[in-house]
Amino acid sequence: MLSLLLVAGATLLALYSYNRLRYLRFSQYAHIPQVPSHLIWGHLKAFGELTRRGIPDRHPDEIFKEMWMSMGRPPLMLVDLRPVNAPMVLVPTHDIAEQISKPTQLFPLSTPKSPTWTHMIPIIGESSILGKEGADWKELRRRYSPGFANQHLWRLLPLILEKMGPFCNYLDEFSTSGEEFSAERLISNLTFDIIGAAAMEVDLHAQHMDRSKQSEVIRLFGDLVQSYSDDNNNFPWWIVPLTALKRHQLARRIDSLIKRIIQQKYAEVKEEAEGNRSRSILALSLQESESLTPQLLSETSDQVRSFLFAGHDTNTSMLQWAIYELSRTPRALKAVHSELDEVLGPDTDPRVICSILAERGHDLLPRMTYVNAVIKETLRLHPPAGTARMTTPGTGFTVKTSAGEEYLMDGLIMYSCASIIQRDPIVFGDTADDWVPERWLGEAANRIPSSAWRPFERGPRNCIGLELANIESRIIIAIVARKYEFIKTGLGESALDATGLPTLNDKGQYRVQSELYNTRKMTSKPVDGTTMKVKFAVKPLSALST
Ligand code: HEM
Repeated sequence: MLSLLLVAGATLLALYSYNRLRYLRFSQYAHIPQVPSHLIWGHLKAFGELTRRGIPDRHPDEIFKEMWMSMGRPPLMLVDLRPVNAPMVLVPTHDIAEQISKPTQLFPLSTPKSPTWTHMIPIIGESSILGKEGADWKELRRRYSPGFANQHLWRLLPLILEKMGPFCNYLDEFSTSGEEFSAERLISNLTFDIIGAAAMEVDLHAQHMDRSKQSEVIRLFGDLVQSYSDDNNNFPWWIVPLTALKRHQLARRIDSLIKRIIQQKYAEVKEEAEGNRSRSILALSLQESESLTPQLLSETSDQVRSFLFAGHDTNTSMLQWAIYELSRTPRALKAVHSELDEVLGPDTDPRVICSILAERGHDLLPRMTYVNAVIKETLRLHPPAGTARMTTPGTGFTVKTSAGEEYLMDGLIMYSCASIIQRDPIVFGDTADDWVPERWLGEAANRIPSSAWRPFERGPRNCIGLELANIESRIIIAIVARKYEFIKTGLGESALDATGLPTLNDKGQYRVQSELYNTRKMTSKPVDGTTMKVKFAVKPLSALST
């Protein structure tokens, strides 16, 4: 037993040293000459700070922000995360984030991704579009872009609307029973069903509350993603070997199920030939392929798994926050109601709205400007994801601050931190930390530099699913906002006055007993799964006098 422990200890030590050396081999970094010492959190101090301030409960972004503010808000901050990760530079301003994401002479397809994405390989596969570079990435983007283009997405509208039925049934049940529920679970199941339909035109039965009735893909995917929540810090495999093994096994099973679906869809596409009726993003990408080679099958499975993950996870988080912010901001809820009355008519029955949208969605959804502002503002204040880039030592990649200082970034993870960038008081003024959808309406919106809003990131590597996310979010808000009244419970719950009613603060939002905040479960998400109660809205707010 003792010798076994010794061998295990020696192996871990060797791996630790190897990893440490691997990062130290970023020669320019060894003494960090490119970043002045007053901008650096040395690794012991950085780990101490992250632990002291609340990892794993709180999202690292919040902690990085506090560390960055305690340094006096410098244009860059270096956090040394060796040996668990390479040293990381936090990018807190939109002008530097833009230098990283835009095409340059050195990198015409924008600065390469940092290898940090590889911890997601079990979920999205090695050849995922999220991690590919150069010509390989360009080819994948060319192949899949038509499926995500607006004119194709309108064809998917009926598939999306079909999934709203079970979602509203659950809300009806919870409204009747008064039971508390997790908005994350409900919305995540819905968005999973939607992306399953849009990506592959299959029913994943994600919305069954009884797990045994969900498809196997959903159950395995759920277990796989859960393994990342249990191990919040995304440690390297050599620190969590058993978790890594479990992920590997789950990934293989999901891959083989997805491959089976692709083979079936490929056969269908080829049978339909001329009068093609398949609408999914997958079907569209397969049309041009002469044969489904093992390589194409494997690559396609990786892309489909990437779409399943990226297509449901981030949108779920956004919708949780949007529903919560609306529930505590009567002014905004009233504006949403008025707009929906005007655009969709007075009937709030989800079935009626679905049939109106199925017929005229492409005309009506773009007219929902206030709902769009709600989505934009929610993504500004609570961005679910960001981007991390890295150039190898010797590349000579530099960024310039607004004061004209130039820093060499080679060998460092450049983390574009949307949750800091999008709350910059220089851009968003005194209300930078407040949820104010009106800032995105009319003239006021034109004064915001476009690079200061980047929840989908910018440049060639921006989110391919941006339009799909927008359509989906508008539909969901349009269907639930007038029919139901959501009430947060637990964290973020309203503080009630002596008469039992919520009271407004000076920002026009209900005062709360405690703040709701994000944690990290792969991406940013409300820490409590957004526990809520719901009831049928008694009378549309828009019908009430002010
Ligand atoms: C509110 C919803 C969403 C947000 C905030 C979001 C955000 C992002 C961000 C920040 C990136 C850049 C990641 C990086 O640089 O590493 C990205 C890329 C990507 N997203 Fe989204 N996303 C959303 C919805 C979707 C949807 C619905 C899909 C549909 C499949 C999707 C698929 C992708 C893919 C495939 C990429 C990689 C694109 C490439 O590298 O060419 N996303 N997304």
